[in-house]
Amino acid sequence: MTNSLPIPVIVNGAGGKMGREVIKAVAASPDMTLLGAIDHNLAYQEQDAGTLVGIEPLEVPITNDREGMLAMAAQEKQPGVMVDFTHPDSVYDNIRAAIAYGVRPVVGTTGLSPAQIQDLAEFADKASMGCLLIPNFSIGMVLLQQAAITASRYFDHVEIIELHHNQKADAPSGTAIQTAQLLAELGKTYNSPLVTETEKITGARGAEAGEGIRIHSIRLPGLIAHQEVIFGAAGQIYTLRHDTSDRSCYMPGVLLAIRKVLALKTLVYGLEKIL
Ligand SMILES: NC(=O)C1=CN([C@@H]2O[C@H](COP(=O)(O)OP(=O)(O)OC[C@H]3O[C@@H](n4cnc5c(N)ncnc54)[C@H](OP(=O)(O)O)[C@@H]3O)[C@@H](O)[C@H]2O)C=CC1
Ligand SMILES: O=C(O)C1=N[C@H](C(=O)O)C[C@H](O)C1
Repeated sequence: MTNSLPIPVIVNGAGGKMGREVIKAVAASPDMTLLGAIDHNLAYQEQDAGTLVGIEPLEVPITNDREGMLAMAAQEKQPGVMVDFTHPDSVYDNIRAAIAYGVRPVVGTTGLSPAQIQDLAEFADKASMGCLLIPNFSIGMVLLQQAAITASRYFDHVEIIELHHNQKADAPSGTAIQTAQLLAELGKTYNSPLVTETEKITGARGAEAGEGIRIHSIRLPGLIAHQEVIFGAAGQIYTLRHDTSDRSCYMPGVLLAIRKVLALKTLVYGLEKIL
């Protein structure tokens, strides 16, 4: 921090599974203050954000007035941050609106297309504004991805399985897409087939994510968020697996991103870039 004023934080998607965790984490951080809480769900309107998440009242009523919130943040002495955990359909507009008001987006919402990410990067560049897009805020996933990059030097065959709760809107997960991208960027093609494959049921071999890497998505109640990266070679299988047992695992990464985004002038994609 450059001065002692707390960072004003707006949480968008405040009533959701992740939004609630973020409210608790921000409220417990002395260098941050919860300025606003946005959610379009009518059930939460005007409820106090702290009361909703089971902590002390924070005197921050949940609202659906995104523009009003961003305008309020723009008046603050300290630059504001909007943390977004909403929905793939709304996140693009939310990010553009925040940047237009001079509020830095820290985005966990997945499902943005490559074209949307490119467009947002150009928009952030023109505004000289930091914007963080983080498909996965857990340190364990960064370590898994680094291990996968190392393994890919020695294995030519790999498939990704991602497993999530069945309220997830997008497939494959943003994390699986990023993991496949990290492996595809290494300049090799994986999984050259030994036979001509025929899918008897469309989708049986998963989605092709580039350079031959396949992603398989599983959705079941009882799951939270899990990913396996499975490497195969003659006579051996090497499996990397990450399991989320509680969404609090994302909070150190979210708080770090809130602090780091203030010093950025451009869009940055991936937690590993700010560690
Ligand atoms: N990067 C990471 O580490 C993680 C990312 N995620 C991602 O975050 C996103 C949210 O996940 P999660 O919290 O589980 O989802 P939830 O559905 O539990 O929460 C989303 C909340 O946002 C509300 N909402 C949806 N659209 C809007 C909008 N346009 N304006 C305001 N509020 C809105 C929803 O209301 P309603 O239900 O009425 O639509 C809901 O209250 C997903 O894309 C998920 O993949 C999740 C976990 C970790
Ligand atoms: O929807 C979720 O829950 C999660 N979404 C993110 C993704 O799509 O990768 C991150 C994590 O997997 C949890």
